[in-house]
Amino acid sequence: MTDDVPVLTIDGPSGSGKGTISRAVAHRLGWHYLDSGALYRAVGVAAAWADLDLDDPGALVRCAFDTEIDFRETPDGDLRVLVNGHDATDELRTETAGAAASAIAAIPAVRTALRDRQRAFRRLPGLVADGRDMGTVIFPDAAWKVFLTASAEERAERRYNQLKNKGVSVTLAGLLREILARDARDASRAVAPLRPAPEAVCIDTTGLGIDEVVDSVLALLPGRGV
Ligand SMILES: Nc1ncnc2c1ncn2[C@@H]1O[C@H](COP(=O)(O)OP(=O)(O)O)[C@@H](O)[C@H]1O
Ligand SMILES: Nc1ccn([C@H]2C[C@H](O)[C@@H](COP(=O)(O)OP(=O)(O)O)O2)c(=O)n1
Repeated sequence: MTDDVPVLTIDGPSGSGKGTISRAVAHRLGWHYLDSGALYRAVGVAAAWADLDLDDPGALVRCAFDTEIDFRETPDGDLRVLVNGHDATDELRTETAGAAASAIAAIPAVRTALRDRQRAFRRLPGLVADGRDMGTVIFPDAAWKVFLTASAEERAERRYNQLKNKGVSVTLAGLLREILARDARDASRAVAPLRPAPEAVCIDTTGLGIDEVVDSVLALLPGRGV
């Protein structure tokens, strides 16, 4: 029974540190990791490759069902994402892909199409799942739920540094606008809106270092991750 598999969910807005913290905690626990956003981004990239109209929900739902999405960890620990057999990792991480994912993610049938793929990550010995609705919709019975936040300014600065380190040309002001727009869309949509589960532990990571946040999350799971 997958219900016996322990789950830690880490939800939050863009740039709050979900991916970084989730991967570090999963590594410390020896658990599997689900980057649910990568699934939505992969559908966005596949839709772009197929030149689909983002205003055509039917085509996007079919794309969500049909797109092959595979995750591969390289020997040096890098997480690569293959879309229909092609390595799309770098394209997936752009703000363009993030914006497309956010738009596509507002379509209820797309969320339904991706639901079982996300739940299939729930395998022993355990799962750390990051996203927007891990604790509210995908794994509502998760034993531990965390919701990360940070100021929009700090999140934009983090994303700015992240993308600059990858050689992506962006402006801090433009990123702040994009993050605020994505926050608003993700939190205001009718289906699975970005919000903490009632029982989630909310951590404002503004001014906190990565290790501090990782330790705070691990402290919620006594006796594990040591
Ligand atoms: N607490 C933190 N302090 C400083 N930088 C952080 C912190 N958490 C994450 N980062 C950095 O910010 C960037 C975005 O983090 P990421 O995990 O991708 O956020 P999210 O998955 O919520 O969008 C990454 O470069 C990451 O290393
Ligand atoms: N569980 C999820 C994960 C992502 N999404 C949507 C909404 C997000 O803006 C996009 C991209 O998510 P992703 O977590 O990859 O984006 P960030 O890393 O937080 O910038 O996908 C979602 O609706 N539900």
